[in-house]
Amino acid sequence: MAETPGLPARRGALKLLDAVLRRGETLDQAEKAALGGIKGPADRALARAIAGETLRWLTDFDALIDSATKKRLPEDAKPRGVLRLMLAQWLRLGTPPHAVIATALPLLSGGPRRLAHGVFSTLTKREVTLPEAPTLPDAVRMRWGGMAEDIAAGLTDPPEVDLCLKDASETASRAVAMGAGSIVPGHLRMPRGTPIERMPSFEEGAWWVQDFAAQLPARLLGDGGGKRVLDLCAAPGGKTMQLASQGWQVTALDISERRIKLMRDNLARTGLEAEIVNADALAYRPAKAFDALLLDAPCTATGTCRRHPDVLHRIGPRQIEEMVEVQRALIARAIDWLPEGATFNYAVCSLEREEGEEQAAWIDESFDLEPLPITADELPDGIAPTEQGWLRTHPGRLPAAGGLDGFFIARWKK
Ligand SMILES: C[S@@+](CC[C@H](N)C(=O)[O-])C[C@H]1O[C@@H](n2cnc3c(N)ncnc32)[C@H](O)[C@@H]1O
Repeated sequence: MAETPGLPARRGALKLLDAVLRRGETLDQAEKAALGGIKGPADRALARAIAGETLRWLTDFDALIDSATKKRLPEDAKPRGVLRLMLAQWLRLGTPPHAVIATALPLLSGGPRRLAHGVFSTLTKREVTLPEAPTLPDAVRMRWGGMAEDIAAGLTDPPEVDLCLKDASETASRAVAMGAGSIVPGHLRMPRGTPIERMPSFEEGAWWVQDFAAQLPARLLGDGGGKRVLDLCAAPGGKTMQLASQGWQVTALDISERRIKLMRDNLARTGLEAEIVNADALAYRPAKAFDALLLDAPCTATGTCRRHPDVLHRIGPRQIEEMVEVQRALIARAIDWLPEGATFNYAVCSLEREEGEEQAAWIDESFDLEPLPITADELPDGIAPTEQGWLRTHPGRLPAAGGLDGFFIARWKK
C-alpha cells in the first residue's frame, strides 16, 4: 500500500528528535541515519524544519501537552514525541490542523494514536498560541542568567544567512546585486531561506557563509601585511579565509581530516592560500615563529543555538566541564609556542561563562601575558566590549539587524 504523502518527513523528524533528546547527538550527526531513507530534498528540508522548530519551542510545546493531559505523559513516550512535532507544524510552520493530523498521526497506532488525537484536538479547539519568544529550559535559563531573556528573543526564528566577502571593497555592489543587507564592509546578510550554494556567484568564490559574530575573531587581528599567523583549530576554514584575505600568511591546523578536506575545498573555491597542517595541536610543535595565533577553540557551541537548537537540550555541566579542560590544554600549548610580542586571540562560539569569561580570567591569572583590550572603535555600532576589554556577543545583540551568534573573544600580547 502506498504510504501517506508527507509521512516520511514526519518520521524523519521524529527520528532526529529521538537522536538529539535520547542519545544526545547533534542534529547534524543524526541526519544521515534519520533522513537517509527520505528521497526528495524538499521532504528532508521539511523534516529538518519540523525538528528544528520542535527543539526551539520544546518547553512551550510540552507545557501545552501537559495542560491537555490528565496524567503527565513520560518524557520519552512516543505520543509526546509525535504531539511535539504536530504542534511544531501547526503553531510554527503554519500547517492546517487537519493536514497535521493526516500526516503525523499515522506514526502512532491504537491507544497512543487515540490519545495524541484527543490532546491535539483539545489544543486546536482552545486555539492556543505561543509566547512571543521561546521559553528556555530551566537549566539553560539559569546558566545564561542576565542574558537569557534577550537570547530567547533572538531565538524566536531561525537566523538569516551571513556571508563574508573576500574583497570588502565589493560590499556595496554585491549587496545591491544579491539583495543583501550589511552590518559592516565585508559582511552581507541574506534573507532567510536563500538557497546560498545554488547562487551563481557561489562558484566564483567571492564569498563564503559565516555568521557575523564568527567573523569578529579574525577581524580583531586586523591587517596582516604579510606577517605570519597560526590559525589553531582552523577547519573548515572560515577564519583561515578571512585571515588570508586580510593579508596574513596563514598556517591552518586542525585534527579532523574530514574538516580539513572541507577547508581545502573552501580555499580552492575562493582562490585563497594557507599552509594546511592536519595534526593534533596537543602533539604538534611548530617549526617557525608566528606573529599572531588565533585559537578558535572546540567548545559546546551553544552560541549557535539559533541554527542548532539541539544545543538547548544536549549541553549540560558535564559537556561544559569537558570542553573547559580541552580548551585549557590547547591554550597552554599555544601560549608556550608564541614568541615575545606576538598576539594571542582566544575565541569560542559558546554562551557559557566557563568557556568564555572564566577562561579569560584563568588566562590572566595563569600566564605572563599583557591584556590587549578590544576597543569600541573596532566594533560595529550596537556592540561594545566588556569592562575588561573582552567581547561577548549573543543572539539578542543587534536585534534590528537580525541578531548574531554567541561568541566570546579576548586578546593578549605575550
Ligand atoms: C570551532 S571549530 C573551528 C572552526 C574554524 N576555526 C572556522 O572558522 O571555520 C573547532 C575545531 O577544533 C578542531 N580540534 C579539536 N581538537 C583539536 C586538537 N586537539 N588539535 C587540533 N584541532 C582540534 C576540530 O576538529 C574543529 O574543527
